[in-house]
This record gives sequence, C-alpha cells and structure tokens, in this order.
Amino acid sequence: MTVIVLSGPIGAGKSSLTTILSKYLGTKPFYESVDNNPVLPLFYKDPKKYAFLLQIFFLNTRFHSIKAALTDDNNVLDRSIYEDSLFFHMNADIGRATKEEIATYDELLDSMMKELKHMPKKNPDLLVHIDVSYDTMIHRIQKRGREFEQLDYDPTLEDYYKRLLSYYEPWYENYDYSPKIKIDGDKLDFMASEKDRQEVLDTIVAKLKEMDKLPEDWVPSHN
Ligand SMILES: Nc1ncnc2c1ncn2[C@@H]1O[C@H](COP(=O)(O)OP(=O)(O)OP(=O)(O)O)[C@@H](O)[C@H]1O
Ligand SMILES: Nc1nc(=O)c2ncn([C@H]3C[C@H](O)[C@@H](CO)O3)c2[nH]1
Repeated sequence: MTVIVLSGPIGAGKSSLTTILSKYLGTKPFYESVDNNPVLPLFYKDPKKYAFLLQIFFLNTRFHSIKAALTDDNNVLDRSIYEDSLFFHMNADIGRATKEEIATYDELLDSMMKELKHMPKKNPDLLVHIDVSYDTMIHRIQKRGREFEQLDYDPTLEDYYKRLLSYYEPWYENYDYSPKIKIDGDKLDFMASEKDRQEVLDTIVAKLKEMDKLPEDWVPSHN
C-alpha cells in the first residue's frame, strides 16, 4: 500500500496533480470537499464568524477520507491533514478564533492524530509539495474562478493569501512525517505542457522507486 499526499497553498495545483498522478499510477484519488462544502462560502463572506466552524468541517471530512485512504490500497490525497493546523492558526493569529476555540481545536486535532496512529498505516509514504509564488497563486485562483476567492470579492484576501504563503515555507521545512519532495509550480506547467507534466511524474516515480515503493521495472498504467 502506498499513500501519497499533496500539499501547497490555495490554487497551487494539488487537485489537478492528484488527478494526473492517480491516473498515471493507476490508484484512487481523494479530493478535499470544496464544491459540496456549505461552510466555505460562509467563511469567505464572514471569516471571523465562520473560521472555527469551517475548520471543524474540514477536519471532519479530512478525517473520513484519510481513514478510507489508509485502509484502502494505493491512494493519492489532494491535501494533507498536517496543513489544517497551519490554516487554523493563521486565521487565529489574525483574530478569527477565541482562545477557547483555539484550545478546543488543538485538543480535537491531537485526539484525531492519536486515533490515526492506530491505523494500519500511520503516515503517508510521500508528501509532494507544490511551491508557488504569490503571482502564480493569484493567476490560478483567477483561472479557476471561484467567486468568493477573488480579490474583487474581498480586497483583504491579498493580505490573507500573502500571509498564507509566508506560513507555508517554514511549514514545509519542518514537515517530517514522511519523505517529501517539492515541485516548482511556477516553472512547471503540468496542465498545459506535456513535457512539464512528464518531468513532474518522472520526479515522483523516481522518488517512489528510490524508497522501494515501486519496482524498478514499473511502467505507468495510464499515460
Ligand atoms: N501547473 C499548472 N500550470 C497551469 N495551470 C495550473 C497548474 N496547476 C493548476 N492549474 C490550474 O490552476 C487552477 C487551480 O488548480 P487546482 O484546483 O488543482 O489547485 P488546488 O491546489 O487543488 O487548489 P485548492 O487549494 O483551492 O483546492 C485550475 O484552474 C488548474 O487548471
Ligand atoms: N480557512 C481554511 N481552513 C482550511 O483548513 C482550509 N482548507 C482549505 N481551505 C480553503 C482554501 C480554498 O479556498 C478552498 C480549497 O482548498 O478551501 C481552507 N480554509
């Protein structure tokens, strides 16, 4: 069983790469609840009111998908649970959670992480992080077009996104739950360029082989 998790800021390309990678490896993709998430639009409308609720919503759905993924065969997940705390604490740092909510959230996350330790597989096998600059991030958010994520919906989102990026750098450096690799999302356009896509897939496959998670003579199931 091999479990790969993607990480990276909003619009970095995690869901897109999850689709590409899971097809290439012949495995099952697991996606974060976005379009069927009733709290996300509420959060963007009134972040202070809904930050805690949104975080509980994400934690709950993420927990279910991780449990399914860790008991199933090979899988690719489009966001890691380790980023949930980053999002929550960044929002808390800008006054969007009370100290009681912070304590409750941290205790709940801790209990969930302890629960995951009893699963057949405790941690993912590999983290694939997509690194993007602010300009790339904004360009992708615009391209995808979710109304509530746009700067003209709420101009304070510029600060929010810049802050998010600044939290990601130390987060990735400190991540040590599994081996990790970083993809340069500014340089590699794995959506439009076949060559770039293959370069990203080759990098991931080489890492999996190096870790003995794929046989040396492995060939892609789909291309
Ligand atoms: N490497 C890339 N090159 C060009 N366009 C990309 C790339 N990756 C993603 N995109 C485009 O950027 C948009 C956002 O991608 P995607 O939804 O995969 O991001 P995400 O990281 O899953 O976002 P979120 O955190 O919001 O779920 C989509 O329109 C996608 O087609
Ligand atoms: N506040 C907050 N906490 C999270 O844990 C979290 N995870 C994802 N998101 C938001 C970002 C994108 O808009 C959208 C898709 O990733 O959902 C989050 N927002």
